[in-house]
Amino acid sequence: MLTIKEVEELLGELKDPILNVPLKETEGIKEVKIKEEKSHISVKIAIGRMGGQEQLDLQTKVVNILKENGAETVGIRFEELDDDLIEQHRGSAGSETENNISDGNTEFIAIASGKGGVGKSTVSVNLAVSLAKQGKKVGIIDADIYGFSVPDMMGIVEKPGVDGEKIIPVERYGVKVISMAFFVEENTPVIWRGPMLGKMLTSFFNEVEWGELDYLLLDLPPGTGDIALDVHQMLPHSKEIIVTTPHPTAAFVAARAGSMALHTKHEILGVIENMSYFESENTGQKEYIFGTGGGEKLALDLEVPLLGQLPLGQPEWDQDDFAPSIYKKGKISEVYEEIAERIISETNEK
Ligand SMILES: Nc1ncnc2c1ncn2[C@@H]1O[C@H](COP(=O)(O)OP(=O)(O)OP(=O)(O)O)[C@@H](O)[C@H]1O
Repeated sequence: MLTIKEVEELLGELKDPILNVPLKETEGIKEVKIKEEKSHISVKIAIGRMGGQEQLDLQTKVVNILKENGAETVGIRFEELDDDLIEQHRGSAGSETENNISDGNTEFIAIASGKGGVGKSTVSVNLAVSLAKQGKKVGIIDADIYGFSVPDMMGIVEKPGVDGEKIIPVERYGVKVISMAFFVEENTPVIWRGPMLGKMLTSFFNEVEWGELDYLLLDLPPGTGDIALDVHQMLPHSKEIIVTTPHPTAAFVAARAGSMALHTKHEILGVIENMSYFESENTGQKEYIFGTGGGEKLALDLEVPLLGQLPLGQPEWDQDDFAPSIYKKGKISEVYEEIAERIISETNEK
């Protein structure tokens, strides 16, 4: 029969399914009890997050290992690791992911919103293009797994290439793009859940040949529901930008996205207010169609800067270079460039 130390050693090699770090490093094996006469071993294991297929898979592995080594019956209890341990090891799992992306200097920036339709995807793609215009190496992951729109917004019609085991992202306006849209047939709805979602995101990080990147932007699912929370938790350590419209109620809802970012230990870089006003081309007069003050209030509440206010307006694109949501000239593209400059200086300072 195994000793307590042997059980700890055997199980210590298994990886925490959320943090991807061996249990011996996360101090995840909390307790081992052995009843010699009944060949029974019971263990208490702490992992990054409870529930889901990942926990069931780990449970099966633990039972199999212990039974292969002489236990007749096995008891397992799970609990969640302490926040500070999760934080500590999320960092190391994150750097493992980053290594697959570049030399480890990539800044991850997730773009979130409290609800749909506020322009989160529009802001993500335009910020990516503006950062690339400033000479940065930029990638974007359309992590809005169920409502992907990035390729369409950027006018991408081709699919990514494949090189051996690696996926080559599509490049447009100097930005490397990967999206769920590339992997589903003809805009069909995606009904993948929990574990599949995780596998998809992980492969977006690990199986894509990103090369060297300064910034990897992630267009998150809107809102603060389960899917958004799942994606937040699966992300490597990233900074976050919250997009809102100027109406105080929209900002109130967006504050929840801010709380979610903080809850998942993502530092908030700032707030972007979209659809802030309409400016008449004829008179130059500004009309605050959706109210005022939302972005400012949200930034104050979250104690972060208001990175910029984007007016209403459609991009002017030409038929030869179709990209329905990319602002290439005019007032809005200027605001995007200012925000990109600001992001570069904020992220360089830290
Ligand atoms: N500043 C703007 N002026 C005019 N239209 C805008 C502006 N920003 C975004 N839009 C339009 O608003 C609609 C919603 O934008 P977008 O899809 O980017 O929002 P979203 O927050 O990502 O939504 P969801 O997450 O629900 O997909 C789009 O039709 C987009 O073209």
